[in-house]
Amino acid sequence: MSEQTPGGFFSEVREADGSLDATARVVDPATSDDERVVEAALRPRRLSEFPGQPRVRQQLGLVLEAARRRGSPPDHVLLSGPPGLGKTTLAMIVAAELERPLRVTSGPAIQHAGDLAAVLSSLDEGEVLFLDEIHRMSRSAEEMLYLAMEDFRVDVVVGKGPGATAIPLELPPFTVVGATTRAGLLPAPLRDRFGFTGHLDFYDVADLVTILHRSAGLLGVEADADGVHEIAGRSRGTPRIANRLLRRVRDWAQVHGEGRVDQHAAREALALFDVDQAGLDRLDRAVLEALCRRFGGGPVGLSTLAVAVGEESDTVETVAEPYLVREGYILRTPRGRAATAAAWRHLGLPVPAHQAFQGALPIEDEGPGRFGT
Ligand SMILES: Nc1ncnc2c1ncn2[C@@H]1O[C@H](COP(=O)(O)OP(=O)(O)OP(=O)(O)O)[C@@H](O)[C@H]1O
Repeated sequence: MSEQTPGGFFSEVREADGSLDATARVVDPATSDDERVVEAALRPRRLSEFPGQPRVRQQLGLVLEAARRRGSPPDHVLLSGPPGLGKTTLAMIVAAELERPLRVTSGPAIQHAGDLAAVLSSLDEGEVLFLDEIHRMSRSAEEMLYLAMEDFRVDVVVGKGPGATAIPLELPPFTVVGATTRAGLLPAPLRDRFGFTGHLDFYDVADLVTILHRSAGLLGVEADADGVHEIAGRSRGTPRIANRLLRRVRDWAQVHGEGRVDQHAAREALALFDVDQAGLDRLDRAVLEALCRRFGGGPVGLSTLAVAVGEESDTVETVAEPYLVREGYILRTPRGRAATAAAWRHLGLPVPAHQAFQGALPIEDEGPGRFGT
């Protein structure tokens, strides 16, 4: 069970054992079912309203327009990329642009081929089937999906053992939009059935500014350019985080300010929620502090580092590390985690001479670090 500290803010939520509740971080790129409800109101509905990802937007626009002119369903679409970048939003846009209904399910919900057969056999002609987390589907369902995507047919097996018979069931043409954060986990035969693959990248600040202005309008809150820019710069390239920070800044502005999202409100609110100017939160900074101040910049083994910040190794590895590595604050070296010059600078510390060239080290699985494992 998690409990809120007297500060009452998500970045401070801790489990009963004292560890950080990683799912509750204000900079977590993943979301909860409750937040999805709030997010739904902020989703762009058409491609023309969707800022950022210019290549994917243009390519997808072409595929959809051509399909519309031909009057037949487009190729199946695979969208890959980290959480919170707009895969679900784009799936909804595909259906809206084609003016067809959208059926939504996910890999974890389809554990047996029969679950998938039930969904596929109830699709109408031209319907768009959104399969979120497609890499988490069972193997038997995957095999059924190949056939259905290619031949618009499923084989329904009736009976068991030697007497079992496969009865082919014709399906009307439809379009699968698959979404995955782990494209590499998809078996090649499944990946090959998608005629169009779009990879979503992190957004730049200018696109996040556009998204935030639009979201502020939808939330009915006044936001000026400096306020929005301040939030965009701390949003880790992720619209979901940008929208979440905007809602917290709006809260602060409504309670302590004039109700307007400006630079002052953004700075105060984000300081309160422990998100610094680079978008790092308390856990990220604790990792950097431990690495630089206690271990001289490393290399240090993951588990030693985790103990030093009072977290599980898994939390450090999956929650803090991806962003710190992506932004070049830490390196995964053969001997453990090491700080880069950027980490020392971020903490306002002088960069030690032996660390100045850390960026040249290869990124590999760690071995024993200078300070153990
Ligand atoms: N380009 C964009 N413009 C405006 N809002 C966006 C954009 N991309 C994402 N968002 C917003 O960010 C939130 C998360 O987007 P979405 O659910 O589509 O991400 P996702 O990639 O499907 O995430 P997950 O992998 O966790 O399912 C939504 O509120 C959505 O409106």
